[in-house]
Amino acid sequence: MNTAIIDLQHIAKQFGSQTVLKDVNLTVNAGEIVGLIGPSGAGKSTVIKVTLGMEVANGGSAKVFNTQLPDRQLLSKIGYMAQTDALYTSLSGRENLKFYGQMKGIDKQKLQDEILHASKVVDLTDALDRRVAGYSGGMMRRLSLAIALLGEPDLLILDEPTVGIDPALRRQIWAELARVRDAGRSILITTHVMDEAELVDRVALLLDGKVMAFDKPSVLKEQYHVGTIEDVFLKAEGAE
Ligand SMILES: Nc1ncnc2c1ncn2[C@@H]1O[C@H](COP(=O)(O)OP(=O)(O)OP(=O)(O)O)[C@@H](O)[C@H]1O
Repeated sequence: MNTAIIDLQHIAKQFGSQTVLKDVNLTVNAGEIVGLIGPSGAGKSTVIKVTLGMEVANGGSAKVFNTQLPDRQLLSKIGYMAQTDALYTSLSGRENLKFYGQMKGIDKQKLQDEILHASKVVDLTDALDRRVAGYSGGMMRRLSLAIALLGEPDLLILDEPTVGIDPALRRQIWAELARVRDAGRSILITTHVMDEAELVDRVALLLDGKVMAFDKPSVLKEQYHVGTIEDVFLKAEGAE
């Protein structure tokens, strides 16, 4: 039996008079990478915020680690990377990593090892002692991702983690995500890069406030009689 680490059932969310999510069903199992794709404004970040308990749904049930949301204690078990970076720009990259690592309660020696590992994954080792104020946008994204990886959380929630990141490094980051998955941990990731949607275990297509399709990339391509997830996306969007 699969263990649902994230379990969203019939989630509805309105902002004032605007209905963003109508009926969202989404699960992420242990040892699985789930990709969430959809047009800009479809509500992907809103799904993520509901999953983190940062937004409260107007209807339906949202559970993470079998606990009904919102639940503040759950946040410490989740590595979250938001679309906007929450970094201390007057500090160095290393100081940011130290600060967030300590907040996560990682012990000193382990934290040093983890900082080395995470900064290697995102290729920031040489820039670690520079002030973040002098980083490029892509470097800031990479630092945010390194922070999310700290503490080996059982669940990673990544909102567009590879925006502004070069293809070679993107590949390296995906190799790390695959390692995390193979260690039995779970990942929910949003992306605009359709090539990346080919790399996940299951992909959920968010359209018109609902998850319109949710399956392995290979199964979706077969269902829609197309060769790429990008074409699945275009066909589903066109049919709406
Ligand atoms: N706190 C909020 N208050 C009011 N409206 C909001 C709020 N958060 C999101 N929205 C609206 O909800 C809709 C969905 O936004 P969301 O950021 O979830 O979409 P998205 O799919 O992540 O978009 P993108 O791909 O462009 O990042 C948008 O119309 C947005 O303006």
